[in-house]
Amino acid sequence: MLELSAVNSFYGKAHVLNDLSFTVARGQVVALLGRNGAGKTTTMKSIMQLVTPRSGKVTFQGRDITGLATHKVAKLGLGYVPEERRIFTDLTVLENLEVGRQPARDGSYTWTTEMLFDLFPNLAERRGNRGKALSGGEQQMLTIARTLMGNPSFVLLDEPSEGIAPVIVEQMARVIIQLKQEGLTVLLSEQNLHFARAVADMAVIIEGGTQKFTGTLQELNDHPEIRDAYLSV
Ligand SMILES: Nc1ncnc2c1ncn2[C@@H]1O[C@H](COP(=O)(O)OP(=O)(O)OP(=O)(O)O)[C@@H](O)[C@H]1O
Repeated sequence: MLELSAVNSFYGKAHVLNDLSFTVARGQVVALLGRNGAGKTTTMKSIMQLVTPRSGKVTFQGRDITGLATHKVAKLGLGYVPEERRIFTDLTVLENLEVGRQPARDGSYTWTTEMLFDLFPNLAERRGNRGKALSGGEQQMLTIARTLMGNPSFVLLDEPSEGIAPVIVEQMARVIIQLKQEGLTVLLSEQNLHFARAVADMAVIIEGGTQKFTGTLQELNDHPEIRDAYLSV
């Protein structure tokens, strides 16, 4: 469904992604793993074309999207949840969701606010509360829920478990598993191997912008030396 082929991305002269190549098949959850500064966010931005790869190619559903404007990439069905939570703090939970509403594309899942409240029960309880009254974890959930209101077929989640309470991390894992069951495809970035193990089918490890491992979580389990070399545990 999504393919990166020899993607090289830069910030000015700084060469941040080095020949990154991996695929995410429809219906899969793939975890992009690596330490702080490894290049996970830049990979997501390079997929969304917020950073345009200087060479290489990003293909989505068979179409070359390299260099396409980001809003057009989003329209094709890619929903991006950045690391920093972007909710409207003065709007209520329900209003935040309405702001994210986009028409469904052919064959894409059509979310309603009620379906999202089933998926995120904490948000249901707080539907009339303003964004600023929510905890960090609830804001994170709301950011994801609002992205789903755009009816994406592919969701990119940048460090969804970062900085949130363990009980919310568990809920987040359940949400991702449910999204997969609904047929969505997910690429998430993580430093937390435990979280990745709970939700992901495949892992891609990057270090210094270079791909060090691509395989299943089981293969990663079988090679603790890889985990020790490239991940903080
Ligand atoms: N706007 C920018 N301008 C210049 N360099 C940047 C910029 N954003 C990130 N970098 C550098 O690019 C490298 C990769 O950063 P990136 O944010 O992609 O890593 P990451 O794996 O997502 O890390 P984190 O977990 O901290 O978000 C780092 O060395 C970082 O300092």
